[in-house]
Amino acid sequence: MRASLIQIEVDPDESVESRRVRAGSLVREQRGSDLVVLPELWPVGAFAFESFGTEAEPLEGPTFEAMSAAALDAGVWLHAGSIVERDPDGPLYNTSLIFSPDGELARTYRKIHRFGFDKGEAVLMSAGDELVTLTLPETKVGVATCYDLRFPELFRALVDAGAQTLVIPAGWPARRRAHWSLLARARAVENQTYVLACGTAGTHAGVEQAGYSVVVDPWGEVLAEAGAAEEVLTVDLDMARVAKTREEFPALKDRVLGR
Ligand SMILES: O=C([O-])CC(=O)C(=O)O
Repeated sequence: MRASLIQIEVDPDESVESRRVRAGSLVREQRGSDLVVLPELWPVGAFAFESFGTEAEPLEGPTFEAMSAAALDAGVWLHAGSIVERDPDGPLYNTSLIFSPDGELARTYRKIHRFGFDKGEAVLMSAGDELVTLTLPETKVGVATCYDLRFPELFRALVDAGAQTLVIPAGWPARRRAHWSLLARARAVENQTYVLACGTAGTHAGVEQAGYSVVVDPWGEVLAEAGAAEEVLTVDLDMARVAKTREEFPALKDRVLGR
């Protein structure tokens, strides 16, 4: 399975509309990949809290339209990262959109763990409460978003639901890049899954983004890692490695708690 992670730059001097067009072109360039991933809140920026209200979109808004068309044109499964979704009843959610190669919406995922403690996303957004997996031709995917990465119980629940590949769009800040890289590998090792973790590049709202998107195999080896700037990572994944790793080193079978 070929996967491409688009570590797009979120530049506050670029309009959201221009970035949407650019993201669409970047997705179309990945024709030949099976799965393409964009990061968290790339239209507006994960730390641009003051724009969340003004840039919020209905689920089937402009980002949905642009990404559905791009998935169809490229003929790829597209995890289009997340948008600020305005629910018809009013609340905002950090909602991921996943499209099939025919441009149809296959899944949505509302971020469960909201970042910011007593400010930012934690107060502006509502929390999702649903685990999301998706069966692709080659693998079963479990999804999570950014701060979710710090909560191993979510990933264990996704693995119990059959996930073999964890896809994690993020807008992780550079200040905590060491945590990002460590946690992405930890999630792969402890769950014996592939991890595709796709962050943003650039600086917005005064927050430098980490970049360093990474693809980790089920043994915890880093297969590909981006730098800090905008970049597309393309990796070929041998999906048999998940079952093989779990057979050869069956630690998941030795769980005592939480089964
Ligand atoms: O922004 C987020 O969701 C995550 C984040 O900064 C962190 O966990 O350090």
